[in-house]
Amino acid sequence: MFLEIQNIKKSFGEEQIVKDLNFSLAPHKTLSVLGKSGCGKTSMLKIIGGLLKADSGKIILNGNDISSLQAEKRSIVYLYQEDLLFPHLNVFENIAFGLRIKKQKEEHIQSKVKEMLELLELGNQGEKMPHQLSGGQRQRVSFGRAIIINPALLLLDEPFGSLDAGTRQRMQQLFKDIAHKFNITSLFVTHDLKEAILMGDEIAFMQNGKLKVYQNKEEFIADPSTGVQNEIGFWENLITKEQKTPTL
Ligand SMILES: Nc1ncnc2c1ncn2[C@@H]1O[C@H](COP(=O)(O)OP(=O)(O)OP(=O)(O)O)[C@@H](O)[C@H]1O
Repeated sequence: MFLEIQNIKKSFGEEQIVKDLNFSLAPHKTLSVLGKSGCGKTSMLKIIGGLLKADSGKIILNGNDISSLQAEKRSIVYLYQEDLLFPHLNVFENIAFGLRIKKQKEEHIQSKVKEMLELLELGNQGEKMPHQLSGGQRQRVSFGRAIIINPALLLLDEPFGSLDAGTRQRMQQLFKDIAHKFNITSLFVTHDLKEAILMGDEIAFMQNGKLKVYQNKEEFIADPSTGVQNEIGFWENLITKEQKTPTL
């Protein structure tokens, strides 16, 4: 498997947040991760990304044990809701940043960044500074900056959490298209059941410090502990009530 998480454990003081994390992910797939607030989703992503040290366990990425590598050597990008852009750089330069660090040729940078701006529907926004952008546009710039360097793994922590419903929907579709085009492998943490089902090739649920990965969406939907059944029940009740209430 492309990503293999083996026996990861993590405690904060007396509290064991991650008990025994074991799962794997095939290349070019997105694994959606759901779970109650405080169950350890962010901690898990930070451990995989190298931003938090596990107490024990192994992380294998593309056949290499990266458990003790520093974050910047892992070829993993961690993106979160309030991801910060460089405030003193315009949109173009924010996206170009990773390529400039790698000292790529100017011609190459120009064409790659322009292509990315078009893909992200930011074709005419390249000159703008981050404070002149909407929330959805900022989030797209963050994606562009992350994806342009071809990371092996993308870790997304509620990336669309602060966006309104319409923008969120457009971002979901855009992310799916880009993930497909760039063969992205990612973990996608969300609180939104619909988003998890929509974004994930596979779905997992974190509970009691462990992650359960479902065989397929049907198995996930059928498990009463995930909350999907409650949600379906809610809508069914509402529809039945509407049908019973005569309209005047
Ligand atoms: N640096 C830290 N020191 C002590 N406790 C921490 C630290 N970071 C996280 N925790 C605790 O670990 C638990 C898991 O936190 P984490 O942020 O991973 O949860 P989460 O599932 O991402 O939650 P949410 O969905 O609300 O973002 C929480 O009880 C939190 O208080």
